[in-house]
Amino acid sequence: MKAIYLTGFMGAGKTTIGEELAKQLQLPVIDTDQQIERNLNKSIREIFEQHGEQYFRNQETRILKELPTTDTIITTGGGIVINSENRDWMKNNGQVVLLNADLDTIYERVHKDPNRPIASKKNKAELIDLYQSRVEFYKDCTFIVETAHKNIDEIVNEISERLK
Ligand SMILES: Nc1ncnc2c1ncn2[C@@H]1O[C@H](COP(=O)(O)OP(=O)(O)OP(=O)(O)O)[C@@H](O)[C@H]1O
Ligand SMILES: O=C(O)C1=C[C@@H](O)[C@@H](O)[C@H](O)C1
Ligand SMILES: [Mg+2]
Repeated sequence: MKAIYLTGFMGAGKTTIGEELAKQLQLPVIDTDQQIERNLNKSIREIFEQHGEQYFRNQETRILKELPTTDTIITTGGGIVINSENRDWMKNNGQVVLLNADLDTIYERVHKDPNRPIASKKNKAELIDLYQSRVEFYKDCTFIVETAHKNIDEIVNEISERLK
């Protein structure tokens, strides 16, 4: 089976859902943010503070291309879709599942988390602007699953039913 890439805005639930989907499908799961943190032995917040966003984005693309492209679930960072090279890689190597949630839900899930440097510096209006600037890129996917007001099991079941 080709890789399953979970994409979506910060807080859509990619990491959380990916872990449960991996259990249900009995596949390994790799999270690009966690992989970058492990490689550099630094938190996302430290990477942004010490090296800046562009350095993080370069790492993100490098990691994406190093990861297996079969029989693996890959949960991505919320900004991975900004780069067309990343979008093309995911489309060419797997199924891209967009996790989507309304922005009130997203804001409640992420605004207090210091390890999302992009979200923690923004108020709700700014977060909405960022979402709008990316929304076209997120839509470039195999299918979309809503994650707001649903529990994890419901979401995981829906994804596994829709995977080809
Ligand atoms: N279906 C859900 N219902 C309620 N809370 C959820 C749900 N899915 C995720 N959460 C919570 O929302 C927060 C964000 O989830 P998660 O870290 O999985 O998002 P993410 O999409 O991986 O974000 P990022 O792009 O920043 O990595 C976590 O606190 C998680 O427990
Ligand atoms: O949406 C984003 O730009 C980000 C999302 C997170 O997953 C991390 O990759 C990082 O905090 C940046
Ligand atoms: Mg995540």
